[in-house]
Amino acid sequence: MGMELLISWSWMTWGLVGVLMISCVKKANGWLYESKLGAKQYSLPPGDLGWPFIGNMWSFLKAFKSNNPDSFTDTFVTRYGRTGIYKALMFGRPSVIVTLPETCKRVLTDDDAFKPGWPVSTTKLIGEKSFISISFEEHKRLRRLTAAPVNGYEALSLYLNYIEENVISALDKWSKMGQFEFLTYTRKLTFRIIMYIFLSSESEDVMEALEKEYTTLNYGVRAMAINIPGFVYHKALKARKKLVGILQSIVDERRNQNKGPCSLTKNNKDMLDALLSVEDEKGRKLEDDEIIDVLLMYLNAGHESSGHIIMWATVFLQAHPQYLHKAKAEQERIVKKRPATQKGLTLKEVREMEYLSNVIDETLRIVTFSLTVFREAKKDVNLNGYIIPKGWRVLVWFRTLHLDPEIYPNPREFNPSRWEDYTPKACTFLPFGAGSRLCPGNDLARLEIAIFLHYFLLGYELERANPNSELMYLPHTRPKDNCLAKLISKSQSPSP
Ligand code: HEM
Repeated sequence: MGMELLISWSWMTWGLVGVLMISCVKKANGWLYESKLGAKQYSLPPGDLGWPFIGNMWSFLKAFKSNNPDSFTDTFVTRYGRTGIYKALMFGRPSVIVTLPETCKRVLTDDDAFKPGWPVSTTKLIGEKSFISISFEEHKRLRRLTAAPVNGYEALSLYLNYIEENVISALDKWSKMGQFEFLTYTRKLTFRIIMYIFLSSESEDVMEALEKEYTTLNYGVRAMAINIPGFVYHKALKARKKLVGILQSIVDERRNQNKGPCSLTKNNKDMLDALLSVEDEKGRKLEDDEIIDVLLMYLNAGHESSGHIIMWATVFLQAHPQYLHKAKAEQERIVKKRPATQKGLTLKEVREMEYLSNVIDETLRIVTFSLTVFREAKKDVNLNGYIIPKGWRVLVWFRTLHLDPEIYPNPREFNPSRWEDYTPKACTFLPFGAGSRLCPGNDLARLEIAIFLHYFLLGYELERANPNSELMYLPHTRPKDNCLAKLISKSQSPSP
């Protein structure tokens, strides 16, 4: 009996020591990052900085590799309430996650208080001279130069025919291919379009090579930054190196071309020409590494996102016949009232596609291609009564905003009709961000998606091989099988 007591006492002691040690380890990040803030630490948002070194990354990755990624932010809401602002340690730095409209808006629009704050690992992949890491002034200048040619009525009219021709021929080709990875091909299509706008290039070999490297690069963007052979991040860094090499040879070739006699006769100047010729107020031109990082960023941002959204919108429509019929009827109406002499779509018609626009909004909301964007506090900032200390990172968590049941009833249900006669309240719908970093390609993306859906609805059906394929959420939400499917032309008989 005495012996048993002794054993159970020593177990209890060890148990207690264990609990004590765990709670000390759990508090380590608090001591490391919060104690030094003095009295300000008591005004930090609720939350916890997780485990030493990894912080909250383990819970983040665990949730995003499960079938319930939102369990990550749900845990904060359950533990700390619906404050819409939580502290955490993400990607190696003390951070604040914001999830409600007002808090997101403030972070995105207050340039005096916040600047880009992407993890170093992301900057190394996207480029130290890309928009995510250059100075405020340089960003403003390069943004002015590069955003105008991809936005607005005039620019879009310029690309409409090119997009249309490519959509028509892609759909035709895919419908003769049997089973194929639909997502892989929508990404190829949008890549071709962005390549045309930026580089006027259509060389299949160059495009194939670039596209392949971008796929590898993007897997590294949200992965743990472990630069050891075999790890995703290491492969992504290698892919960046190859991308830079290919883009450098394109820049070299263009510089040579522009020196030659052909430059005088060339009238279709693309974005590369604009970047090569731009000068700042002191007459300084951009260096090759600056041009390459801007190109690398645009070519990436300009195809991954629209490729994914085209795939999802098609999949959602095909899975919901009631919305598909409504969207199709609208397209038929548009074609019917067209003058007989008109060939193909006009920008005016695209602007009349009200229901299709709802379909696109609903897809952008449910999928939320950009799960989060990163900022850094330039000074101590007071947000809703909480302090965000200078140097802390802020993550604007769009995904939670777009799936908030208080803003969107039944948020996981695909229902484009929810947008009928509905104007979203300020900052409740931010698929393209907001403020000075609002996506410059938003009009172009919408145009590409609308043109694709127009031709799909009028002539095709998608038959998925695995309609219940599991989803992957990182780096972006997609079916694990890349949406293996057959595209059936309605003028052909369906496959057996
Ligand atoms: C459905 C398609 C798209 C989605 C959902 C999307 C989403 C976004 C979001 C949320 C941002 C804001 C990033 C931030 O606040 O830090 C952004 C920025 C950006 N997007 Fe898009 N985008 C799309 C298409 C495009 C296209 C087609 C282009 C190319 C023309 C493009 C080029 C860019 C660039 C260059 C930035 C950085 C802007 C800056 O920092 O000033 N995007 N995009």
